[in-house]
Parts: sequence; C-alpha cells; structure tokens
Amino acid sequence: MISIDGLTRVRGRTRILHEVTFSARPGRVTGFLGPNGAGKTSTLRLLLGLDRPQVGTALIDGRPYAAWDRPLIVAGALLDGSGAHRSRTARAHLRWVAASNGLSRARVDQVLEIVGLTADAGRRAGKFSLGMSRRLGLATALLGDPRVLILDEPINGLDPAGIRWMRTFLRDSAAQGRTVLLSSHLMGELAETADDVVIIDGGRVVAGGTLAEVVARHPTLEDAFLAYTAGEGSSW
Ligand SMILES: Nc1ncnc2c1ncn2[C@@H]1O[C@H](COP(=O)(O)OP(=O)(O)OP(=O)(O)O)[C@@H](O)[C@H]1O
Repeated sequence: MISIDGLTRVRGRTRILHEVTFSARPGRVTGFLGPNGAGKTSTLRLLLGLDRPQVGTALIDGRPYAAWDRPLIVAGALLDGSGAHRSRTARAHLRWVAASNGLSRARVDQVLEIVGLTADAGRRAGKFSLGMSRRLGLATALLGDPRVLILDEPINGLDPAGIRWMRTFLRDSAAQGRTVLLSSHLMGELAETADDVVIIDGGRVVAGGTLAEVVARHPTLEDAFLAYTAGEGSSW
C-alpha cells in the first residue's frame, strides 16, 4: 500500500507540489498521469526518499521507504535509466545490488530471465539500447520480489513486443496482490493497464478514482485527461 498525504515540495521560489494526496492499493495497478512538468517524477522521488518534502508524508506499507531495513523486499522502483555503471555487465550490476540487500545470486538469474535479458547478461550496461536499459532497471527493481512496484514511465523505449510484455507483467503483478504505481503520459496504454487513476497538473491532484470514475462521461481517458488538465493542445 502506498499512502501519500499532503505532500508539498518547494524548489527555490517555486512550489512544485501542492498538498498531493492519494493512495495506491494492493492488487491494483494505479496510473499516475500528468502533462510534462506536472510533478509525477517529483512525487515518486519523494516516495522513494530521494528528496524530502517540506510538508506531508509518503509511506510504503506504513513507513517511509528509507526506514525499511531491506528496502528492495518492500518496494522495487524504476526511475530514469538502469542505474547500472556503464562499464559493469548486467549480471555484475545485479549481483552487486543483490549482495547489498542480502539477496542470492540465484535470484539474479531469475530476474534476468523474467525481463528477457539472460542472453545479454554478460554485456556491459553502457552498450545497452534504451529498451534493454529499461529491462535492466526493471530487473533491479524485481530483485527483492517486492510487494510494491513504483515505475516512472516504464514503457519508454520499449518496442511493441516489450510494451505488450510490460502490460501483461504489470497486470500479473497486481493479480498476485502487489501494489503497482506507474507514471505515464500515454493515455491509451494506461487505459489498457490501470485499475485506478490519479491525475496531477501543476503540482496538484486534479482527479482520482477508478478508471471508470475518472473517465466518467468522457468518451476516453485521453478526453478526460485533457478536460481535467485543460491541456487541449497546450503541452502535446
Ligand atoms: N532539479 C530540478 N530543479 C528545479 N526544478 C525542477 C527540478 N526537477 C523538476 N523540477 C520542476 O518541478 C516540476 C515538476 O517536474 P517533474 O519532473 O516532477 O514533472 P513530471 O510530471 O515528471 O514531468 P514529465 O512528464 O515531463 O517527466 C517542473 O516544473 C520542473 O521544472
């Protein structure tokens, strides 16, 4: 369970998040949507303890992420890139992260298999394509078999087969009882994947609920999104 309550973050003189409040529940995929610069990544960084809010709390299963002893078991995160040093092979990177969290080498081979990188495990991360880097980042997130997944634009850089694979993977993860929170600005993709939707614009939550509640009287999620963000043509 992810519980975000009253998050406010100021950078310099700009308030980039204003009392952001929402939750993401186990067994469900929650889509976190917003135009460019709306505050999605900023919210996810606060949730992962990479930045600190001036006001508010962001909890994973009742505690801040950084307060968990073995965080990889609680939550797996995919932000920008793979997180691997360019000169490290995919397998060496995963073994290093696994060791730091007391996880086995056997688990490294499992996650390589899950994300389809077994054949490339001996290649250096710096030689990976964008899609392969995303897969390696996801493999890292999955190392601890976490009950919560936090993914920033997970399908960026994936080819059509990879997008389909990711969709199925996220749905299966939720079906197994995991909490899945993913940010995106790809409406069609989210309409296929998300159970719940939160829309943020200008650092404020402007809509939230089940997919059906958020779409409501609008023909599609994209129409609802553009109406909530008053974004017809402004940021696309
Ligand atoms: N390092 C930074 N320094 C100053 N301002 C920042 C920084 N990172 C983000 N911001 C500002 O915070 C606001 C929210 O940015 P954020 O990256 O969270 O948006 P986003 O919804 O993830 O956007 P996108 O869809 O473009 O990735 C923007 O106004 C941005 O300019």
